[in-house]
Amino acid sequence: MTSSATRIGIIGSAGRMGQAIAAAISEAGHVLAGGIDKDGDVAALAAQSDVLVDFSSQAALEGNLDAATTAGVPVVIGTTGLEERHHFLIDHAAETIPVLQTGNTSLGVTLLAHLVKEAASRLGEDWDIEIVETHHRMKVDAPSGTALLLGEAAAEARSIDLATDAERGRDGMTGKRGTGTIGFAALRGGTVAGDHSVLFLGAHERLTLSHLAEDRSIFAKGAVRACEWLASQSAGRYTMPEVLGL
Ligand SMILES: NC(=O)C1=CN([C@@H]2O[C@H](COP(=O)(O)OP(=O)(O)OC[C@H]3O[C@@H](n4cnc5c(N)ncnc54)[C@H](OP(=O)(O)O)[C@@H]3O)[C@@H](O)[C@H]2O)C=CC1
Ligand SMILES: O=C(O)C1=N[C@H](C(=O)O)C[C@H](O)C1
Repeated sequence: MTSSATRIGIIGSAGRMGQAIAAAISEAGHVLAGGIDKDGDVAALAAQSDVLVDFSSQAALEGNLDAATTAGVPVVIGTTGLEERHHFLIDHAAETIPVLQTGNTSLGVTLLAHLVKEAASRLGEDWDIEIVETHHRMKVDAPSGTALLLGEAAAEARSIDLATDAERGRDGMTGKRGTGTIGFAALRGGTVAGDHSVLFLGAHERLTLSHLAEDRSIFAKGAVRACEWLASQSAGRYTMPEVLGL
């Protein structure tokens, strides 16, 4: 253990991401403080950790934030499928502890969001935006957290509200596409770690910005970098561009 090693506790430790994060903690020279899954004692884990990393289930979020807040321990939240009420809870916790929530901890997607924002602000509303994501057959939420993050980046650039201006899950007689909306499509199958494309569709031309995750170790490395960084911050809600300096 080096003098700058951080003790990181994993919530969702037996899962696909939990296992990848444990490997990344060891590679980065940090210390695995412990790990829990469903029915685990998050308060005990928080008490023995410098920082918590949560890649579990949206159902666990409230209890995890309570435990982190009580222990005064920063938390990185990678869990997706979050709704407005979850973001409200995160904002509340961030008044007391450092919290970083993101749908994607990879360097590539963090940069992609920046590029999407740039393209969406430069191309007019006559360029329709559609976001297509593909994930492994075990994924339980749609659209992916990353697709929503990219949608938020585009929506921000166009000063629209994703809550009202998104078209999700088209099926049947949908009517014409709404001008200025952002469309989402989700594909599921096999072992795909996570592919995302943002399509800008104009008259007689298309621009596509894509990121393809070849292995979930990219998310795990990003999550550990976020833990390292967050451990020395004061209370507040933070983002991946701040961690990566992008
Ligand atoms: N932000 C990012 O960069 C990324 C985010 N993710 C997100 O991370 C989450 C986990 O993904 P993945 O690892 O593939 O999923 P898995 O289903 O493989 O793992 C989830 C783990 O969380 C555990 N868990 C479930 N409920 C609770 C609970 N109440 N308290 C503690 N642990 C619990 C599960 O335990 P048990 O088996 O006992 O139920 C399981 O071990 C998903 O929301 C996914 O979308 C994934 C990749 C990257
Ligand atoms: O569940 C996954 O696997 C992934 N989830 C995240 C998401 O919902 O965007 C990130 C990554 O795409 C993998």
